[in-house]
Amino acid sequence: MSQDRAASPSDQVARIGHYELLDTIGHGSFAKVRLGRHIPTGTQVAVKVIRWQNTPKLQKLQERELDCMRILDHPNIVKLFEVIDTKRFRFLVMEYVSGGDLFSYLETHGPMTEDQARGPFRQLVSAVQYCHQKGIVHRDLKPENVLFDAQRTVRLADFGLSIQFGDGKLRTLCGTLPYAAPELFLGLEYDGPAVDVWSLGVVLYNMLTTTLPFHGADFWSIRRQIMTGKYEPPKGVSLLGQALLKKLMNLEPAERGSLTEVMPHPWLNKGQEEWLQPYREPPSEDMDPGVMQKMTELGFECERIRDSVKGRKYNSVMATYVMLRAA
Ligand SMILES: CC1(C)C(=O)N([C@H]2C=Cc3c(O)cccc32)c2nc(Nc3ccccc3)ncc21
Repeated sequence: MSQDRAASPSDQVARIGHYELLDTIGHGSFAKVRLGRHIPTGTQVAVKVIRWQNTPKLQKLQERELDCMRILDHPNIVKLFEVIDTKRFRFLVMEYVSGGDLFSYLETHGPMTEDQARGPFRQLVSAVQYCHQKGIVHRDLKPENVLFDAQRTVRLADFGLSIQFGDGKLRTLCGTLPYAAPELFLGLEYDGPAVDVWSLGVVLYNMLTTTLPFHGADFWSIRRQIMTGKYEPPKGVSLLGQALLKKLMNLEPAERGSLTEVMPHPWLNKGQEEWLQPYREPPSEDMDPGVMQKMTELGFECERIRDSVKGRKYNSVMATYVMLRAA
């Protein structure tokens, strides 16, 4: 900025913590997502800016999202780096995924062949199975929430509606209508994971056709179709593909099977070197000496780094370590 020009408001970039906040890349109900930059390392981030809600119910929803994000650490789930709470806002500093979302991909490129869909869908199944293993259901699986990174690897986003199901049943009807499982409309208690399995079936159908198995002009006609469980078999899809869709979108939740039981399905493993199996978290590794070196040069103390990373504090120390580690 030239010296003689006084810094006008537009020149001052918004800052929070060690981050510059740049333009908005998306907004939801009570949150918006802004591109950000971690000043000490230059890492690009995506910052979810959540305005504190004043009703206890909504506050609980916000707490849930963070509780879920803290627990999850999977190569196909967007990473949380840091949490910054101020009086009016919560800032969730997350990984910036640069390849856009699956919905836009399908809009631009049209339907995927089965071979094109298999890789991304396997990654999605792996991510959701991992969530279920950790006692978390997503509850809003749809192409809009599936992002691709620069290596075209899937990154599951938006745990705004996800919840820890523990061993109990759930009852809230939520998610997005065309992806909603039939049992959600009965108002009874339902098994969380089975709802995600159904939505994955709708997502796979959408990837292979860019249409929806259950579609209609209004809520009641879509609801009616979902309750019959009948859909137009997708044209040109192999018998194996049809069989997987049938299994995932089975009217009877118990018949769908858990994702662990779905993983060995022949369609998911056709032509693949390795069988799809539940993700095993790597043993919590020792601190990376190279990163430790860089961080001590940045003025951090070893003990503080170890505590923040091992204790998953999601503070600026852990964030810096994780960003340098991923660089
Ligand atoms: C923090 C987090 C996880 C998130 O909440 N969003 C939002 C914002 C836009 C959007 C969307 O269009 C689809 C899904 C999630 C989202 C993110 N978007 C990106 N990159 C991006 C890049 C180009 C276009 C769209 C998204 N990276 C990380 C996130």
